[in-house]
Amino acid sequence: MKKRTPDMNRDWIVTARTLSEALPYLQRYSGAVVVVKFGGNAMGDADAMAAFARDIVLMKQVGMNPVVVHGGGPMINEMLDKLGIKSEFVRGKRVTDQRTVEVVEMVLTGLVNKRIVQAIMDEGGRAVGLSGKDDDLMVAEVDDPELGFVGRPVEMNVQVLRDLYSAGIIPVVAPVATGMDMLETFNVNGDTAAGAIAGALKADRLLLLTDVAGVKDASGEVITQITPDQVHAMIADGTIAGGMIPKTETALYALEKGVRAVVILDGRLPNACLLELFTEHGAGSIIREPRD
Ligand SMILES: Nc1ncnc2c1ncn2[C@@H]1O[C@H](COP(=O)(O)OP(=O)(O)O)[C@@H](O)[C@H]1O
Ligand SMILES: CC(=O)N[C@@H](CCC(=O)OP(=O)(O)O)C(=O)O
Repeated sequence: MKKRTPDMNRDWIVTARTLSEALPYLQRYSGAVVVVKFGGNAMGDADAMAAFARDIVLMKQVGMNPVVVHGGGPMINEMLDKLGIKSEFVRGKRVTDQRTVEVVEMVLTGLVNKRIVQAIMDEGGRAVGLSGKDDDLMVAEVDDPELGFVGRPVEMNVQVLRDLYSAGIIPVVAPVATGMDMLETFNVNGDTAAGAIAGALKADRLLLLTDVAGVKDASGEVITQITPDQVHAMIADGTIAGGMIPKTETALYALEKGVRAVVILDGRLPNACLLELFTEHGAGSIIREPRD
């Protein structure tokens, strides 16, 4: 029930203006395919999950086609700890043996994926969870033998995602892939999976939600606009390190595949996706080719 009071409260005037100012963005993104990578560190508590889900449902409601690809590194760590399995990362990717890949698949597809699907449904959206193994969505090869069962996507079959979003359903993808022989299971970094999916869909936007405000320079300041050449230089000189390496490498890959722009932004910020897509301000770091 709406509250109707004779005196107009200024907050509502601001809300109405914000909606009105969103019109050009709503028009620009109508029908747009937006791949959103939701990192484990960005998931935070139940409130953060609900806020994320609400943004995604709103995007769908206004005519966009969001595709969610998630991570879950901290949740995998917790389960590996409980099972007494040691784990380490090399250049931002988890060294994955046979036991570890089983835990990774269980946590990502069984726990994290279903939590996100539920959160979207709780906000009134329709969501279906799947992994890269479903309908051969993502077929991978060994990325680097030193990392074990870590996959590099080599073949993407994204028709299932088009079928889902065309039917009004939000796909939620866990970054687990099948091998070329259809026997092996590969652990794929969530950012890498999101980039491969965005590239294969030629998405209009790839949003990588993480736990920092964006890509930072050597003095710790967030750079709001970056070109691929700058990213290469920052990886080479070590300014971009750890988990930011697969993230920025993913951005470069997605741009090469025809994604128009990639944004790395703070998923803990309330309404991070809406801020980026529907306001003049934007959020985080946008990576794209320089404009003339
Ligand atoms: N230049 C940089 N700018 C921002 N973050 C960086 C940079 N270099 C390294 N990082 C690290 O990368 C992390 C993000 O990667 P990661 O922890 O894998 O995120 P997620 O779990 O969201 O995928 C940041 O928390 C930060 O510690
Ligand atoms: C190969 C590799 O590193 N896979 C990741 C998959 C999950 C992930 O990417 O989670 P975040 O997005 O939360 O970091 C892992 O095992 O942690």
